[in-house]
Amino acid sequence: MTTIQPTAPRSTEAIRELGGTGLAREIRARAAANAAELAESGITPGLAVVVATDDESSAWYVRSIARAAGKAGIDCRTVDLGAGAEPERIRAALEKLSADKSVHGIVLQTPLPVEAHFEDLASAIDPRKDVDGANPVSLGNLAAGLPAHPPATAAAVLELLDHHEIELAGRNCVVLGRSNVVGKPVAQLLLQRDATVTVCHRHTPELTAFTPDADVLVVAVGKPGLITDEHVRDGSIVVDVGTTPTADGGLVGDVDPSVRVAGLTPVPGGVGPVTTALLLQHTVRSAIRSTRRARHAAEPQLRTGSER
Ligand SMILES: Nc1nc(=O)c2c([nH]1)NC[C@@H]1CN(c3ccc(C(=O)N[C@@H](CCC(=O)O)C(=O)O)cc3)C=[N+]21
Repeated sequence: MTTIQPTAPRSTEAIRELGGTGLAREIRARAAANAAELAESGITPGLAVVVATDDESSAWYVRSIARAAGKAGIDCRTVDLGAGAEPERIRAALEKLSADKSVHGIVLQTPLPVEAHFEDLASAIDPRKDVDGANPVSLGNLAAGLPAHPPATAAAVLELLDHHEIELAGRNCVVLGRSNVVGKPVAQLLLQRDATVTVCHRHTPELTAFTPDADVLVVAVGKPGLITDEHVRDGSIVVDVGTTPTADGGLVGDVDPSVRVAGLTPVPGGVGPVTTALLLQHTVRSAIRSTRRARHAAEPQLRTGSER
């Protein structure tokens, strides 16, 4: 007879790994196909990434965006202003790119220099080019149910849940983190899908008062090992948005990978690759919309009035 040893490492076999690499490949392929169609009419989707940091994980992300964009037929330029860039210079760069017809998507990387304020600067990004949902106008439109690009990371959470056929309507969803780039927009997207949404953050005294009730738990805090078995149920679906670089060059999430749950998104290989792929998709969509607008402006007589 076998004895149960509570301290023994548990098998993770029962956990369904909700991976994102296959989905990311599909999204990239679709973006590349759409970019190829645009190329037939002489348009190359353009993405600009504005950087004002020497943070290593940000640099890795920027390189991976540039690589993936190149493969998808998107013209990606990195505007590196240096870690000491003054807010005025960052704002001027964003304004210039907003006015540049060859640019369809603009991303302002975080972190920023201490004296720079992300939301303030992001308001200089033309909302139509705001492919990472950074302009407060985009978040407002999202909350109001109007068309807007959600931040790529927030959109990636929903894409992953849909891809793995996780039901959301009427379910209890708990979001940990209330940032403008992940927690708040994820909560809005879940509300749009008819979920009951609870948002917890650093002033929530006891996470365990909320998290075990979650059918779907989205963790976007940035603290490795934050979520353990006491926070979850066997039936929970957990989306791990945290990506903290480790000393040995790896990456860890906020969720202890040995938690006993029904489904968990891995780190790496979960939300991250889908985020990058969606940034490309948003850029191609923005390029398609801008060519439509240009066509309508050239042929006003074709306007029906029902088009927006
Ligand atoms: N305005 C802004 N928007 C962002 O979305 C943003 C940002 N600033 N600043 C930096 C962070 C970081 N970030 C990541 C995205 C993908 C992976 C990713 O794909 N990681 C791979 C593996 C990476 C590895 O193995 O080192 C994975 O998770 O499988 C990681 C990190 C987006 N960020």
